[in-house]
Amino acid sequence: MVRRVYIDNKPLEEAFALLWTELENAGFFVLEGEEVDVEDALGRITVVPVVAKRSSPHYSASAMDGIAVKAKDTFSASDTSPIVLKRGEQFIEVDTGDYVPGEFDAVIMIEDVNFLSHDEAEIIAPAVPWQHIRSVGEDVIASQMIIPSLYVIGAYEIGAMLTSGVTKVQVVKKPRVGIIPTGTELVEPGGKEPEPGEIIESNSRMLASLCRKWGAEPCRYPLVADDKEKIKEAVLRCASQTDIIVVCSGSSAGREDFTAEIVQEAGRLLVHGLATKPGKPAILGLIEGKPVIGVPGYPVSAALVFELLARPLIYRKQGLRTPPNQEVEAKISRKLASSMGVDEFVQVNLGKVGGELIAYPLGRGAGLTTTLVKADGVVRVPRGVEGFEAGEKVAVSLKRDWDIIEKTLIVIGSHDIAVDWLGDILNRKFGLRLACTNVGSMGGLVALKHRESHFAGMHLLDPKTGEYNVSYVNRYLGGSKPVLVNLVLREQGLLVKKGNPLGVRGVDDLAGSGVRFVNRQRGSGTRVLFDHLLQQVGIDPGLINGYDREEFSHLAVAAAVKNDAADVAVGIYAAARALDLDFIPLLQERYDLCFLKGAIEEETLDALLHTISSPEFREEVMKFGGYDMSLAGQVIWEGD
Ligand SMILES: Nc1nc2c(c(=O)[nH]1)N[C@H]1C(S)=C(S)[C@@H](COP(=O)(O)OP(=O)(O)OC[C@H]3O[C@@H](n4cnc5c(N)ncnc54)[C@H](O)[C@@H]3O)O[C@H]1N2
Ligand code: MOO
Repeated sequence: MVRRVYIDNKPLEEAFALLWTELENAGFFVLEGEEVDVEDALGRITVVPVVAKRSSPHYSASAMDGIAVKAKDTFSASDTSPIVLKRGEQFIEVDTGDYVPGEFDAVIMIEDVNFLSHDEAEIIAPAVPWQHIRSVGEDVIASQMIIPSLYVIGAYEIGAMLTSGVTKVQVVKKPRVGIIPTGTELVEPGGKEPEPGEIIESNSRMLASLCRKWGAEPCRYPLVADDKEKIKEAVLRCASQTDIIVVCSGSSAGREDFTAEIVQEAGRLLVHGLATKPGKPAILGLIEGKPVIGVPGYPVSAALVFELLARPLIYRKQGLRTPPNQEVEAKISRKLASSMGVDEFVQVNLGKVGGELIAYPLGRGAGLTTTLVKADGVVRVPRGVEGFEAGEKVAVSLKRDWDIIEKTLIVIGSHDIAVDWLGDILNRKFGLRLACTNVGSMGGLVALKHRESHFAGMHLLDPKTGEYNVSYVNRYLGGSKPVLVNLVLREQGLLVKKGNPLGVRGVDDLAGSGVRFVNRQRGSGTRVLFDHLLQQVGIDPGLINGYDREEFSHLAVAAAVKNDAADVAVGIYAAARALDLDFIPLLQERYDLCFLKGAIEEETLDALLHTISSPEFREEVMKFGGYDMSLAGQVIWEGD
């Protein structure tokens, strides 16, 4: 079988312009309207201007509680010569909103009236003609335009329309976006545990939610297996029922990637392959004058392609301009290499350290859905550029509210589950967000030294003294007033499969045996500890099968053991428990947070220390097992 591989490498703007022109010519952007009740019109867009059906107020109305008078009767009133007015003839009592009959032309507030009797009202100041009277049409006059066309209807517009007698409004029909998830490997979410090779279908739901956010009405089609005829049938049905056709996956070079062929057969294939990363295998085409977008299967690619291509289409189809993303300038924390020839989009975290905004690149894997959740913004590395050097200023397109970014504490270093829970409480109680990057304890020290983080999490054993962290911090950060505060004490040990099938008892059992080990990365505290333990028992690391295989977190090594990619790993008890593995304890270690005195606002520091020492935090962490909180919140050491 000959595989058809996509051939284009079209720059984004070119691909987009191609589709745009075709759609303009096909009349795709002609607005379609529908009538809805004003009460249900929140967020909808007016097709034509809305004009008032009646004036408001439609009668002369009192603006105050008081008496309606004839101004000319009151001109001579003063403190020294009050005037007495007669009920019925010279005044009537009115409340706010009451009709003021034609013979009266002013209202005096009740506070300024002295009733001498039921029929006599004394006043001590004259009334100015038309004071406290709302004249006919003061708010709006019948036939006046209240809302122009292509205007997003909000709560105030609903109030104003109803006031002026408008109960139905012509709005832009929501573009219907048909989303077809394809792939024999896909299973519906919420069912039984997926087998190896099965993937939980999430993209169509993610894209449907984006459609709603942008004002469109998504229509998700049932899962279709990788069967060309079945996908084609779904695509044609979708084309007859919706405005925009989105085919999820099947866009790259696999044996069952049919989308491009189907578009070619059912309509016109305009682009197969974008010069972007991620998103390379994207497809653009036209069926029955409607756009077809083939989004790649990997979720980060799918999200990006949808943002870049579907978002502007959806806005334009509603007659609106795409809202521009706010851009900020930030210093990039590390070198960001990128291939020439593609526009690369990199998700980043953002945080302000020492008054400077820093962008921290997140993992670039197209399958990493959580980077989309963590990201505060996106950096675009343009086609003609090989990347950015560490420290270079880059433009970041914001994805999160600025006030959240301003209240972000950057934690770089070794990761512990307790840090996530600390972050959760800080967010709930103090509106502070923790953004964590896991680069190991040594990496954390370096980031603090470069003033690129607020805190570093670390557990670095000094083999000479048996003490944790102090000697390292002193060496790297001495002179910058470093402080170590304890977060947790935790059990480190060996992680093995349930029931310990290989009968591993300790580090001694790892050398020269058939046991497959998975290690932590150099610079991590766990690696330092493991090397120390090997040295203590005199084991040559070269004899351990897998010593050079590195993973970057406790959960990652635990997952390797769980999935039988390894037999033994070194890590914390909480990771073993999280993945239902057996645990052979080796020792208890101290995990501290390090910060530089004066580099963090007093108020923020108080919130942090208060939270670490709180019973609530203690309780959350103790649930994981393998933790000892007896030193939590204690200042362990302060340097000069
Ligand atoms: N030989 C090559 N292989 C691949 C290339 C390439 O250039 N040459 N490109 C890679 C890139 S880049 C991407 S992106 C993917 C896109 O592939 P497809 O669009 O054909 O998607 P699949 O292969 O079907 O799936 C990829 C991945 O995503 C999962 N997926 C698919 N649909 C969904 C969904 N609705 N919800 C959640 N997850 C979904 C799917 O199960 C796969 O794991 O191709 C590379 N390959
Ligand atoms: O280009 Mo793919 O879309 O990296 O994941």
